[in-house]
Amino acid sequence: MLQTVAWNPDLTPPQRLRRLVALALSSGRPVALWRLPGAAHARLCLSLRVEAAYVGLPPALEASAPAGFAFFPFQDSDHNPPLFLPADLYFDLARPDEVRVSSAAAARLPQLRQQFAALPDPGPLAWHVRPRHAPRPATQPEYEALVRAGVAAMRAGTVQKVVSSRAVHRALPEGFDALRAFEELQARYPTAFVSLVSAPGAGTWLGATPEVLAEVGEDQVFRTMALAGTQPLLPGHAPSEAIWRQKEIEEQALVARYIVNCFKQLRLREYQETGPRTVAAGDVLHLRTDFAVDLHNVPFATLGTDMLRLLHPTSAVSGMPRQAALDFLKQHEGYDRAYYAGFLGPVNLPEPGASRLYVNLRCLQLRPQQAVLYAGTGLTPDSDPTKEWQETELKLRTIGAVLE
Ligand SMILES: C=C(O[C@@H]1C=C(C(=O)O)C=C[C@H]1O)C(=O)O
Repeated sequence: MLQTVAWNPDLTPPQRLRRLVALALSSGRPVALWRLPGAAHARLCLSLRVEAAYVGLPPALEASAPAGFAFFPFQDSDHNPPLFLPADLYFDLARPDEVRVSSAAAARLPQLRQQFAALPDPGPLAWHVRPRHAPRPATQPEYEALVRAGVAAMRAGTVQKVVSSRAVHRALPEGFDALRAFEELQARYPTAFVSLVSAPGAGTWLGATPEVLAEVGEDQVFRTMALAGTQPLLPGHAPSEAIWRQKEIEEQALVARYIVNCFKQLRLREYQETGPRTVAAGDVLHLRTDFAVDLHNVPFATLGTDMLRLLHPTSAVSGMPRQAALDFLKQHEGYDRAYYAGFLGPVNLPEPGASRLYVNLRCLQLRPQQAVLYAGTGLTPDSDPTKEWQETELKLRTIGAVLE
């Protein structure tokens, strides 16, 4: 349970936010910032207990489960530990004169206030850096070879669908400021889940994703989505005018069927399915089917948790069947996705009973002199390697916009 305390030093709300981030980073602690789709204000979660942030399992989404911010890798490993940042300190820019604190933080409040007051403003922000080398970027010929290998595997029947991806290195522009980039992403992408997470071991990740993985709202409705198929949003055209090829329609239907299969495994039939319809995410369009289950009407108290464990990593980011697709990627993709295509978001924050987890797409990893950007594409047996490369270029523009 979090308690509210006054926190109104003589600073503007953005300065307060910046100094709370500095408080975390200067003491080697993890911190997460996020802005929910459609929301006006960002929020922050800071953990005092660094060791407590390293957990093995995906979070539980029940109202009785711990409150915090989940940051999960694509696949967990020693290099990519699953994280859950306990909410010791929670700050909402909509209510800048207060913070909410856990009992652990309440006990250390005088110390925390002192540390906060003593920080230089504006001071440098020592963002956490991932200890591993940056992943190797794929050249266009390399990526096209990967696509050809994927197509061959599908034609051979080893996999039905595979989602290949690549990393790109970009120099940071002079004077790059991650907090300002986080603000810019919020302004550019009002319907995205915008995030900035920094944690020892995991490094610092900035993103603006369109994809919900698992959500339990205040209304006690569980939601997820099948998002796939990509084309550019052309200036002067409405998303509803988009025409989709058979390839994309089938690719997205496969992802929708994967979700229905997860419901089936739990023997749940009472789900609502809406779509597919065309949605815009920045400058790209996707096909999306929404799924909803009213938790009042089903005898599944742990549906959110169970679905999260079944869904991740979804066929929208790995492929189908899942294990065969993961094996293919391990053998051919040639780099470590780390937290790209993992998931992230608040759990039981700010109130118990509401959790919102998103797939970590359209993101970058921040390093001292450079950013590592990530993008992938769902392949089908008739994928064209050059078009798939172009599609990754298109997707990279979403997050790349903050580096220009
Ligand atoms: C893999 C990514 O996106 C996913 C793949 C898509 C596709 O294949 O068309 C569309 C949306 C996402 O589910 C990415 O953005 O990196």
